[in-house]
Amino acid sequence: MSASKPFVKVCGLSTAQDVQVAVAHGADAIGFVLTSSVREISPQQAAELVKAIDEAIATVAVFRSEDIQTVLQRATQAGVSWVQLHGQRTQAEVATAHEAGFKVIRAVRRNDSQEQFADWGEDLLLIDASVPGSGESWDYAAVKDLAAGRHWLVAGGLSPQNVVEAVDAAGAWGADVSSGVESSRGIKDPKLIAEFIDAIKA
Ligand SMILES: O=C(O)c1ccccc1NCC(=O)[C@H](O)[C@H](O)COP(=O)(O)O
Repeated sequence: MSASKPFVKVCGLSTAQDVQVAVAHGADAIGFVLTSSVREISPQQAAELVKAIDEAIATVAVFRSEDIQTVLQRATQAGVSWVQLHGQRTQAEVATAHEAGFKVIRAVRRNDSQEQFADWGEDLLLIDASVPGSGESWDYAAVKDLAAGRHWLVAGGLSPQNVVEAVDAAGAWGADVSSGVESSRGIKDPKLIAEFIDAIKA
């Protein structure tokens, strides 16, 4: 993974049009929510969308607190290359996902304890709001040195308007968005997806 420009992941996609727009504008990763959520899709729906995505782009199955075997089963059905693990996790789960052939995004909350920010061998750390996918913005500068020198994404409450400032304030390697590119909760807006990626890649 190299990123001369910030890495950008767009999360919670559910239509071929939204995927096409994200890919056309240069998204580095596309996320599919395979856990209970207003954005949830089935592994089979994700698999259909994954087929249209070039292998150079990370395809990510997002989970809340499912056990690791369920994670691996659903991610395999979806045909993704990455899993994103929210919830209380262990270093052993990260290793198990790697052994199964997946790259791993481990999500922590901005207010988690210090040990959660340690390097557990994940490929990307994601520092999120306290409620994932909520659209809640927070003080991005507060995590400035917590993951310095590592590949990590800032998330939570980002939008085309604030993403550049947030990435700078946090010192993040990239950004992840869901709510900020929606016209209403759970419904993506292709124009906002394009604006978000264009803003961060400019
Ligand atoms: O999007 C969800 O509903 C969701 C549910 C359970 C776990 C994770 C979930 N989403 C994760 C993400 O989309 C991103 O990592 C991030 O939290 C996006 O935040 P926001 O842009 O504020 O929606």
